[in-house]
Amino acid sequence: MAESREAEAMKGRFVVVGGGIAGVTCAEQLAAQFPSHKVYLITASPLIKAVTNLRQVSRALEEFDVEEQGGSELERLYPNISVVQSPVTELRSQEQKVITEEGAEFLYNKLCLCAGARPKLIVGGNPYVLGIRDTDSVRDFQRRLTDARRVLIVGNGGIALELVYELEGCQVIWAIKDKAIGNTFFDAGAAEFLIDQLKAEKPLAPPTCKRTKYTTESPPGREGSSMGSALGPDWHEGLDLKAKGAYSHRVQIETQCEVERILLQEEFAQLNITALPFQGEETVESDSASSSDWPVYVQLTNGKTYGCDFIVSATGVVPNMEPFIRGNQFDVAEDGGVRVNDHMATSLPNIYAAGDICTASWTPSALWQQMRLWTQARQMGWYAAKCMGAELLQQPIEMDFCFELFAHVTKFFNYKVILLGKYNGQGLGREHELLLRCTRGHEYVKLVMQGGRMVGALLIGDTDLEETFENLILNQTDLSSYGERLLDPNIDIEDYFD
Ligand SMILES: Cc1cc2nc3c(=O)[nH]c(=O)nc-3n(C[C@H](O)[C@H](O)[C@H](O)COP(=O)(O)OP(=O)(O)OC[C@H]3O[C@@H](n4cnc5c(N)ncnc54)[C@H](O)[C@@H]3O)c2cc1C
Ligand SMILES: NC(=O)C1=CN([C@@H]2O[C@H](COP(=O)(O)OP(=O)(O)OC[C@H]3O[C@@H](n4cnc5c(N)ncnc54)[C@H](O)[C@@H]3O)[C@@H](O)[C@H]2O)C=CC1
Repeated sequence: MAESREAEAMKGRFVVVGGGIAGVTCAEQLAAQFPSHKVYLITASPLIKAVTNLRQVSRALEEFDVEEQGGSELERLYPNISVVQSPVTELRSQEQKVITEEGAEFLYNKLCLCAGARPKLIVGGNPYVLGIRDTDSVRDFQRRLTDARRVLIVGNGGIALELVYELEGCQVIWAIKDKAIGNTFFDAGAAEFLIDQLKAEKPLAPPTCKRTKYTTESPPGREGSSMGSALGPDWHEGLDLKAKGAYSHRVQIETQCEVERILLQEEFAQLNITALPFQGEETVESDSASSSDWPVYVQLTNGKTYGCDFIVSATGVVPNMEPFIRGNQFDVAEDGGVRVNDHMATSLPNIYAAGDICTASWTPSALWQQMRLWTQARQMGWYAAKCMGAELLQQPIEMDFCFELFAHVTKFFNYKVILLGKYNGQGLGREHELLLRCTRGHEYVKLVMQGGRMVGALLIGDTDLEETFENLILNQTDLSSYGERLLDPNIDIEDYFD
């Protein structure tokens, strides 16, 4: 047995850990470039994520569909890939070996860590506090939602923004640290533009929107696995995120506060505090329960206490580095990600990393920043494979163009949202100015200008301006003579710069 294991391990040349978008893209690229080399894709999740229908929307913006598949489909397409479904529990970097939970050992010449991240919860181990990451966590969320009257959402990033809009039929208390909603994506003006959508009823059928499609498959007999890969674009489409109330949104926003403490019903009953009712619904019968009838209570730092059925902690992610860090001197960043250089290489020889697990630690282009996103996971996985190959062949490799300009297309509150470059003036201090155009309920366009040049843009709605602005940003065209005419709705800006 030990002998056959050893023999099996010796065959390994490339090993990729993680079956999310970063790992699968990396394995595919390696397998295609080195058809006679063996590529092991070792993953804790029963299903892997595959990118299909990759479309280049513009030079920097890309869209693709994502399919959850069994590993055999990947093995069929790439006969030199073997998908191993088992969590890696140990890395022995000195011996160039990873070991799985079952004790199987895989030697590598080059290893790429793509084990993603998991939700960074406000408190761990509390059964009333949920994080959302993979298909299983969404199932748990859906199950609890069925009977829920009120949910408290903490966090102000991508997941919270999606949930407050998508959740129907229950009261939502949304507790955010900031003054305005959606701080990771928006400025206060954009937040103001979007907030109207929360006050209106949701449209019955979602309007068509040029977006990524997300398809899932039920994992065979692996209910309850806690190490699935991250959900992604449109994960909620087709999912029933409805509680029993006959209404769409009912959202109360608590700004500039955090969670002070969480109390179970018994703990709450022993304290002499009053829980507040949902704003504007003090007399509604369903709310008469507000004071003592909730399974859990949340005290906020603004002094308010609310009862709810459960809490969603949408408060960012922690990279999954634990199994790899033991006994290995990785350089790890403050956010818990393993640091990678401009070749996606970690501080240890022959070990690379890509996607949510890593922290980009090279000096980035002035117009790019890392965000733990689907597109960046794909781009990093692809580029890591190219770098691993280049090192193996001892060839030089240049940084890929995709790291020149940050570009993200997504959808919030039913609007198409495009983010380019320093869309929020990130890192620019006071040395920038903003140009704005806003038509309520239709579009919000913000340009970030520095020294007469465009360095970022935020486009909400179907503006069709992305390609032109992307070019102006990439080319760093001197626009000082145009001033506000850049956003004059009567000027066809596309023709202007043709
Ligand atoms: C709810 C939600 C919505 C999102 N929406 C968007 C969006 O609209 N747009 C966007 O761009 N991004 C979105 N993201 C972010 C995006 O999904 C992630 O950035 C991206 O999927 C990360 O890919 P990854 O391959 O690095 O990691 P993951 O997808 O997390 O994959 C990690 C893989 O590693 C495996 N693994 C973990 N530990 C081990 C181990 N010890 N051994 C072996 N395998 C292991 C896991 O099973 C998994 O297969 C969203 C994320 C969430 C949670
Ligand atoms: N459409 C899109 O592009 C989407 C992208 N995502 C990505 O998925 C990942 C996970 O999403 P999120 O959890 O929303 O992370 P996030 O990083 O987008 O947002 C985290 C939010 O939590 C807040 N926060 C952190 N600690 C807190 C605390 N203790 N108390 C209160 N607030 C706290 C932060 O201020 C921030 O607003 C992110 O990388 C995100 O970019 C998720 C959903 C949609």
